[in-house]
Amino acid sequence: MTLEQQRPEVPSYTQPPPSTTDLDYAELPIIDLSKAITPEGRVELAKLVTEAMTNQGFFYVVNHGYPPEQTKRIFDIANVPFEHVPEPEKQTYAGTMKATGSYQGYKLRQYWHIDNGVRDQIEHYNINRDTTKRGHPEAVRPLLPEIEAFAKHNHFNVLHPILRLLAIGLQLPEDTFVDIHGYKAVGETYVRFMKYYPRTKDEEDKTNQVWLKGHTDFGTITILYSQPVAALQILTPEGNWKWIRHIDNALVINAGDAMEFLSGGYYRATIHRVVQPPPDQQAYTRLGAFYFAMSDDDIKLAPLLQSPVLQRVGIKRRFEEDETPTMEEWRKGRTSAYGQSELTKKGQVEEEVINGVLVKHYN
Ligand SMILES: O=C(O)CCC(=O)C(=O)O
Ligand SMILES: [Fe+2]
Repeated sequence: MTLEQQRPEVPSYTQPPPSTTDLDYAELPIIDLSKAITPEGRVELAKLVTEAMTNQGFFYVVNHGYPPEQTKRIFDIANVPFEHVPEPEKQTYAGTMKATGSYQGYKLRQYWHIDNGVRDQIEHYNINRDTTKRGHPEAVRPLLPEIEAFAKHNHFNVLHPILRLLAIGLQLPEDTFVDIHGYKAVGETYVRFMKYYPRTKDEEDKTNQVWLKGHTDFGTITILYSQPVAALQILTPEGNWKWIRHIDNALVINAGDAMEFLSGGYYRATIHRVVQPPPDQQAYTRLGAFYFAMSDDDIKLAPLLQSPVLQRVGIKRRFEEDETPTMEEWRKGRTSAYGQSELTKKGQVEEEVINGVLVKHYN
């Protein structure tokens, strides 16, 4: 039987209508990933991706091989862990981020401190690409083959092609990054479904409408399935927050810390945050689907000095040579500390030190 024929029934999730508010949107390039199949296409796209990653640090991908019906189906599936699993069962499958430094299972609401005593109203359900690593709620179990197919699509049809473009941009052999992002290798690359719930006026006031503080992602590449509720903003190199516009069936791509470290600061881990949506969307919950990619756990996050581009433009080192963390050390430090540790306030920025590196949280 094909996957199509065995598809279990899942309640349909209806996306809220797009906002008609006039927002200050970021102008981001759109990469037609179908062009990446030819060497000439890759050279053309590598230029665009390099330009995006050295400037705003975000871009869109279209024609990634997932038709709109399948995107619709993945959002139906993404909604299940939040709306179709009873609360007590959610507790049973809560993750142990602080103890293990690993995102697997639920991050339940109110786990993070945002500001002035207000805690978050965000739920995640995180699933390792090896879906057998952990047990799953009953309603999720029949969906695991499709979730695994989703992970594979992201890994081989989106992540690897993008990693090839980023290697070309550094004049490195095309598979330099692909070789350290094995699907079967030991590492934490995972699928995340995420739901944001509207908050009280008091919570909005006390946090300046910030739902998820400004941060960089800690992995190499983040793949976000575009959805219509406007709330995601990026910090531009000029220091302004700009909104991310929804494009049907597009992906929003950005680099995280690990890519910034490997590329000696050439590819930027752009700061982004999530804020209260505009008035016409404030009554809705906001559902997200992501693939968070990391290099294999044993990779040292040191700049790829052999890159002729880096030799030319110079390298920004974040660590002394002997203190460079591996991917595993970095992700565990960032995961266990996030939203839990005491932060030092410095105006709009709060700081903490993880593995000897200053990590900033932006309001
Ligand atoms: O929900 C979003 O649009 C972004 C979420 C995000 O930045 C994250 O989970 O790291
Ligand atoms: Fe993020």
